Amino acid sequence: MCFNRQRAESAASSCLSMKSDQSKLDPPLFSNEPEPSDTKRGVSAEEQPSCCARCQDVLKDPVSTSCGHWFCRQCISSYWDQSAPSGHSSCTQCGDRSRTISCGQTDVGLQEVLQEHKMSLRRRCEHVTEGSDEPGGGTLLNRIYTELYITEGHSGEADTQHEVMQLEKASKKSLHDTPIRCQDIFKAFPEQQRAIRVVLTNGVAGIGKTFSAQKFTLDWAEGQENQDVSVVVVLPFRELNLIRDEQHSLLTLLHVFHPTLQKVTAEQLAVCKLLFIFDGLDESRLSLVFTNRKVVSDVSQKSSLNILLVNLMEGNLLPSALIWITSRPAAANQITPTCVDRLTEVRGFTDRQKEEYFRRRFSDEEHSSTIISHMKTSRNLHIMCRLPVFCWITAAVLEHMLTTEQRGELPKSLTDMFSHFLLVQTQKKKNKYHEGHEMSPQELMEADREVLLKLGRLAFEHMENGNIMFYQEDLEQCGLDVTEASVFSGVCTQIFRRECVMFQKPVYCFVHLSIQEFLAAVYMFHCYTNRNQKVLQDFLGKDWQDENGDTLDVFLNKVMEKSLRSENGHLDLFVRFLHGLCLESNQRLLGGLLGQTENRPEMIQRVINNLKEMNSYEMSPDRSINIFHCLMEMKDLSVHQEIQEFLQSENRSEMELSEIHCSALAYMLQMSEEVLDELDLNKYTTSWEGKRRLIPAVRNCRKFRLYNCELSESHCEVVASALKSNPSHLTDLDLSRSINLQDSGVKHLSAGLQSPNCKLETLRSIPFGQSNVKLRIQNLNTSDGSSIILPTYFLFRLEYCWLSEISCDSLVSALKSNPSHLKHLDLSFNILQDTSLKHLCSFLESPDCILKTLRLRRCRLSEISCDSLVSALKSNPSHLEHLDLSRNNLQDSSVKHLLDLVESPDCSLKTLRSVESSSQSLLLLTVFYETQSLSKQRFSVSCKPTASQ
Ligand SMILES: Nc1ncnc2c1ncn2[C@@H]1O[C@H](COP(=O)(O)OP(=O)(O)OP(=O)(O)O)[C@@H](O)[C@H]1O
Repeated sequence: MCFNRQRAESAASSCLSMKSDQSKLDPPLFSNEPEPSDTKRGVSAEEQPSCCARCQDVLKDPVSTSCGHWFCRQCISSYWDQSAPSGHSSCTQCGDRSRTISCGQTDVGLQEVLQEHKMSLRRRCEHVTEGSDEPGGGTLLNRIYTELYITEGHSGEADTQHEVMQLEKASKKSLHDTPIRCQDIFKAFPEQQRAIRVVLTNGVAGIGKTFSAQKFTLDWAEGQENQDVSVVVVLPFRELNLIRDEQHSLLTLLHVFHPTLQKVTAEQLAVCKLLFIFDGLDESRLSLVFTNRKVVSDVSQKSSLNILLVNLMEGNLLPSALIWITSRPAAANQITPTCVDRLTEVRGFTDRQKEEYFRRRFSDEEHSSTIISHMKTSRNLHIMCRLPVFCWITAAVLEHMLTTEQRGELPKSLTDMFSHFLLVQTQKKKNKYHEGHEMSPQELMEADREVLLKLGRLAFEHMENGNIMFYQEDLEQCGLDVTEASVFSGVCTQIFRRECVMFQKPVYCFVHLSIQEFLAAVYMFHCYTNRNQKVLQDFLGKDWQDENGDTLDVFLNKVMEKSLRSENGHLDLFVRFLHGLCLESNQRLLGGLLGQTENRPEMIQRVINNLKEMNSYEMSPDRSINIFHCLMEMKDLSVHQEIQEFLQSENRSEMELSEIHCSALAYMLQMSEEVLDELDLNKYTTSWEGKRRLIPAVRNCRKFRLYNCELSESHCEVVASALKSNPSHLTDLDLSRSINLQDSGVKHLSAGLQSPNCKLETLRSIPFGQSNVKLRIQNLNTSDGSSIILPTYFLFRLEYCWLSEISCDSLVSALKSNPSHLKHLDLSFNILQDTSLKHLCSFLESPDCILKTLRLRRCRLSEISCDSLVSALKSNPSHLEHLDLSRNNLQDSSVKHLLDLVESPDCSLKTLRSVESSSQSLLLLTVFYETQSLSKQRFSVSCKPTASQ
């Protein structure tokens, strides 16, 4: 029997679906289910034969019998047609007929059930509760659905940054990605050999994951796509939460969620090709544990939900079922990567898709064109429109403004947009429930002040701990009664739709996290103007006021400081909104909500000045960029304009940049469409802090240089994120003489180097340790500064790192795991311990290692280390051209090994630098070099005996 890889396309249809043309057959149960020993992932691609047991040709549309034999569907079907008209089919190979379905009627029954299920899903999916429209509302999904930009792959890292910041970074990602339609996520690419069983789709809030899942289901239910799947089972995590304490079998779970499947039996389930959609892992309150859990392989076996789900994902339960999980990025790492066959990422709308969205949305072309051109005038709005949910908000606001009398100035900042959004929703609510006289914004807000502030309180109290889903109890705790909240369908949405059986316990959430943050800011502003000291002190600390008292500038300054200390930026948008709310224009819109505010021009100017002078020492440079965003929300464009002028100027290096300038510049460079060839921070005239604030621009350049700078862990983290990002542009990184590089920082850099996205060809990093800095610099200048002139790129230089053992270990293992780019490695002047050397040796021995230059000058290599190093080099000698082991006290045995190395016919060494030793062998070696250099001209530098160090 020939074992081969299964073709990808056929894998997708390898389980028999019970369609009517097959139902007349009475086959043994076809299955991809594994034999008992094959517990993990079903029949693996390697184990499935490539030939049909009947025609002996390549398997076409493969199916297997329960006895484990594989056939082309056509072959086994025609065999049974001819040989088993009585309804008792057996395997052509072994005659096994133990698991047969006795009556063709069953298939017909199943067909009907499946058809009914399809219809029910179709009804459920064809309309959308778009954004926050009423459940069961009239919008057809197919009318408004705009293709999303979805790509295969992901950085592989859980991004813990605030989702809006991720969006800013994501809006840069566009080249080198592999786009994929949501309908194709289970189809393997031609070059991919294995079947795709489990797909994990990441994407930030409101980016369109649920919409994609709904579109996938609708296309299937309408008979347009993925027709090899017999049953799609939609199991949103937010609904699974509601029965998380109950025990279920997979079968009963299906019955509970899809009553149309009530009549389906365990046996029938085994012959159906199922596709499970688990939407919204981030909302899960189940704890999915992938280790040491109970194995469940029977669809009738009861267990806890988490165990069922894990077994399904691991392939113990229904191994041929396809699984699609969607999640926001921060929660995606709950799924063990080994379970996942394909990662995809929903990246929202591209620029073209944004326009298409607005054109689909408005039948009036003039409106859509006005909206599109307005969106393009503001960078912030344009970026945010990558998020479909933000497009929806923008469309709602601008449509309202363009079609009503009070047109006024169109919103430009995020705070403007959200303030208008609140107003539009209040207006809509008023029109729906209380017809009456026309109301001004003040009157509208005044009328709903109480309920909006309660929503604000809910938003604020849950924002701090990252909670985005609320149950009735949570609402009641904020004094909200459920009817009030549901009236506000534009702001707070009742999530469950009526046709869902899980519907007894409604769940609430804000349409998008940014709306929660906006309402939280409104509430906080209100608490400030009303001097609600309890809330202010709980949030800012008891003594938040300073010698100037509790004026607006002091208050905002304190909130800003708190937000800068946040590791993941969870308060970034909140603090931006708070600044935007200071403006008179927004207070006019929300006046009744915010209370009596201080917006004298002098006060506003003080807030602006504070932002410009804000100290961000020891904060992440990503956070500092938010200070610039706050200025933009306050509509202070001075910094922005100065940076525009700076970028256009000829003599940039003469212009002095303040720290806030640097944050603005970092943002603009990072967001620029064009990837910079080189960013040399030493050429900028600014303080050290200014230079550090420029670091985020590393994400959008090919060569990045910053010498002599003190780098904290968070700076290294930003640099590492540039190495890990998808795509990563950085090929040349020079962090020479960085000061105080800690183990934690090196660990981040190592993780960056290990990333499959890392394209780094050159890394120069000479961070100095805590002591003897001056002495070492002198050493470097005199003895080495000029000597390291390596011929080409692909250099990894960590000379003078004073790397600790931990750092060496993590670096070398990073190199080992991703060896194929690196050509030059310089680890000189680091004390390499035996363990680090061991890692280094296995890197050198790796067939993927293509190192041309290895410098280990004065690494205090032990005798054992030297020996193993040289033997490692001997085992893979054909790439190395330059070897510097100078100032290590090499012993005879190592020198002998070295001799063997250079004598080897594969050896490509051209330079062997200063191998000092007092031993006899050295003399031999020297003689050898000289002879060789004369005859072969291979060695440009010979050994010279010196006193050992
Ligand atoms: N492809 C699309 N075409 C048109 N509108 C869309 C599309 N995708 C999303 N939207 C709009 O964005 C809103 C949010 O989308 P969706 O609920 O799918 O986001 P999500 O990624 O699942 O977010 P969350 O993580 O918050 O659940 C939708 O209600 C809809 O208004």
